[in-house]
Amino acid sequence: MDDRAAHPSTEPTTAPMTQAVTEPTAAPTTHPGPAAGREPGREDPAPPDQARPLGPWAPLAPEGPERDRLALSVRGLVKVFGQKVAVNGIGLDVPAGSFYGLVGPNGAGKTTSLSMATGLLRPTQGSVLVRGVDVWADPLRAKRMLGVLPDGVRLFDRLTGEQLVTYAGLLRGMDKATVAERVGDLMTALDLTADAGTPVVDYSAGMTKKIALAAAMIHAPAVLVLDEPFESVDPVSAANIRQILHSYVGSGGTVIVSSHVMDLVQRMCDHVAVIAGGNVLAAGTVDEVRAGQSLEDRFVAMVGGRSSGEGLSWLHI
Ligand SMILES: Nc1ncnc2c1ncn2[C@@H]1O[C@H](COP(=O)(O)OP(=O)(O)OP(=O)(O)O)[C@@H](O)[C@H]1O
Repeated sequence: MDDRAAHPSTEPTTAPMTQAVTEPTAAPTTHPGPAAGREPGREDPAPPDQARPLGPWAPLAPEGPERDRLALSVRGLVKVFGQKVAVNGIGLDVPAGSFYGLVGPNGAGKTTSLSMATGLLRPTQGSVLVRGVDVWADPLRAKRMLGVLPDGVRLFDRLTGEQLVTYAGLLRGMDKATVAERVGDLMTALDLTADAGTPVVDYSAGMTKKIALAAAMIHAPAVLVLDEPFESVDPVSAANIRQILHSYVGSGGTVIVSSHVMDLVQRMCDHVAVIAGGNVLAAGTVDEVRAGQSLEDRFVAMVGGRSSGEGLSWLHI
């Protein structure tokens, strides 16, 4: 958990957001936005019709089966840090049972959006429903359905890996026998059995990521929200995690995952949203968003910002 997550109450919640609210699709005032840094002559970045993002004020799906089909529904989500508009009124619907990727350049607002969507960071404005339950009006019910791997995980790292995951299960109100069984299964699946008794503070970055993932999954939540789960994780472990996540989705679970690795998102996810400058530029199935190109090419066309490296001649040896 990062600072923002740990101290949501310290964040300003009353910052003026007139512009973001009334002009939600405009680039935020203090952010370069998606139009900045585009390469001259590159193609029209407009997403195809099917991949056009939801407007922030699109109506929520009506209560009932339509809403039940959504794992996550976000409307008009805004976050302002001082003068900085980090998230500019986004709207997203994540179908239940989907493997949903969230991609965007550094500073796009992915972590901020995911933190607000999971009840870790109080939004300046907007609403979030997890399986129809309002995260900010009924956080306990909503959080029961969520498993979260936050960015920059801060864990009780004096505990051993085994103790940490056990603690996560007991905290969720699970009985000891079930927790013990699941902890064993998770340690095996994530190749952490040999280090089960090692304090987490002595884990490598990848091992820390995996133990945090185990803690997020122990209660078999309906929706898993994972911020950069593959960062620092070795290829074999990453393949194992992908397999675990795929079979979880196959059984009806929903995974929402942020990543910078376009190729991975294209192969792994069935839906994707592209975020830049705090706005959703495109959202839909992966095929809709990539529109016949590779996701990476489509992403670069939409987001821009490629640099030629000119000006670094001093680096040429
Ligand atoms: N606590 C904070 N105070 C001020 N600005 C913040 C804070 N947290 C995030 N920001 C700003 O909000 C914007 C969005 O940040 P965020 O971490 O959500 O981006 P991201 O898409 O997750 O980026 P990355 O891919 O680099 O992890 C950035 O410009 C960042 O500097």
